[in-house]
Amino acid sequence: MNPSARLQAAIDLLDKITAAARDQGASADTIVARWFAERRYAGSKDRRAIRELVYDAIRMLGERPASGRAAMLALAQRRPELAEGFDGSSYGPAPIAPDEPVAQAGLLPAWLARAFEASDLGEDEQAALLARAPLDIRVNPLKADPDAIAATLPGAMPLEWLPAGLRLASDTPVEQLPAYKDGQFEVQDAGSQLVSLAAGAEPGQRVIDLCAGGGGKTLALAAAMANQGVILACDVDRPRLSRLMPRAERAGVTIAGTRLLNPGREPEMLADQLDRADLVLVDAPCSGTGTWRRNPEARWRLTPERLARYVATQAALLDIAAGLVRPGGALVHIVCSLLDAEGAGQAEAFLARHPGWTAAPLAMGPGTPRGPGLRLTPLRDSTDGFFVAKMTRP
Ligand SMILES: C[S@@+](CC[C@H](N)C(=O)[O-])C[C@H]1O[C@@H](n2cnc3c(N)ncnc32)[C@H](O)[C@@H]1O
Repeated sequence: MNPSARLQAAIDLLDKITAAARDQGASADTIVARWFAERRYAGSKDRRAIRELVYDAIRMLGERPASGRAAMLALAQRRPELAEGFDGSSYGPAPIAPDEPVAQAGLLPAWLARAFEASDLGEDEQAALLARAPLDIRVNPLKADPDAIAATLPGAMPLEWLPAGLRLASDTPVEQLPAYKDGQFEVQDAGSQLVSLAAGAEPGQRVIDLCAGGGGKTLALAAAMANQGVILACDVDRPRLSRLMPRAERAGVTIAGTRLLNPGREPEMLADQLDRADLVLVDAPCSGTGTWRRNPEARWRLTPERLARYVATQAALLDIAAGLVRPGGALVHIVCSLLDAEGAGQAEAFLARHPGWTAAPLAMGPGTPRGPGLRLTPLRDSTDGFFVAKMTRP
């Protein structure tokens, strides 16, 4: 494909990605992968170049653009060599007309920029959310030794505060490696590893992972518990939860079991677990603002109404979780979001609704105190953005 055809391909993809962001359709990654799967003629260099154009445009536009062409014109203003590709050739985009609409560069949609400012996160923090994310792995101590794994991965760097964490070049094809297939390590962002450790799960405990999804944190908890005790991993999403047990098996985790919940019927489906858990983890569904380095178009999807729905669901889940904790046990609230409404504000509201519960200190090296918990940000901590708080039942 010549440069003009690559530009047109990026425009077509951005049209699909903006429509999906507006209609809550597939993620940009999925759209790009499907698009290439249907176009076998695109070689690896074409794919890399088109992907780069698409993601560079997404990163530079705070508001969802009106069209793929308006987005690519904005990128061409920043990188004038791209303007030459608008040449009207058979596979390329039409020449640029005078006064054509061009999308406006920016970091975030205006309402979200205000929410970030209100959460004490200025433009430097917002910009860091649009950088490229590194690739982190957690070596599974039940099966492998971090130094031995590091020795097989050229360029692997140890992660501070995480004895089992390694940072790799982001294009390392880790999932092809025999050690990965054998469960000797998991792909997990450093922030996710840190908040899992901060939960403080101990060998022999009874733990409930209320929003376990595919089990990223369940496996980290099991490792911290030296595979002793019991973890009940719950979720309402059957496809996600069904991935957990095969992963646990691969990782040599024998203490986890799953329970599929029906939304709205969680309390009755967990009635046998009331007041019993030493620790309940609520890795709650959230806006995901902390993970925008990985899916920057997500900031075009979020609306004030969706954010309000996440906040309400989180509060409901924390109240359900509170009923599962034994006296003296603890509840850990985690979100991969930087907004106070979902993090510190949510934990404060929980403490206000539950007299006698108290915020517990967190044993986590990095992170900045925020309300009753700690916040990790890409800028300060070089991790995905997270909030974590631990609350103890009287
Ligand atoms: C942030 S994700 C969890 C990620 C997972 N803990 C991990 O580390 O891989 C949030 C999860 O909450 C689940 N969820 C949403 N509503 C729920 C509910 N009412 N009860 C339990 N889980 C729920 C979602 O299906 C999703 O898997």
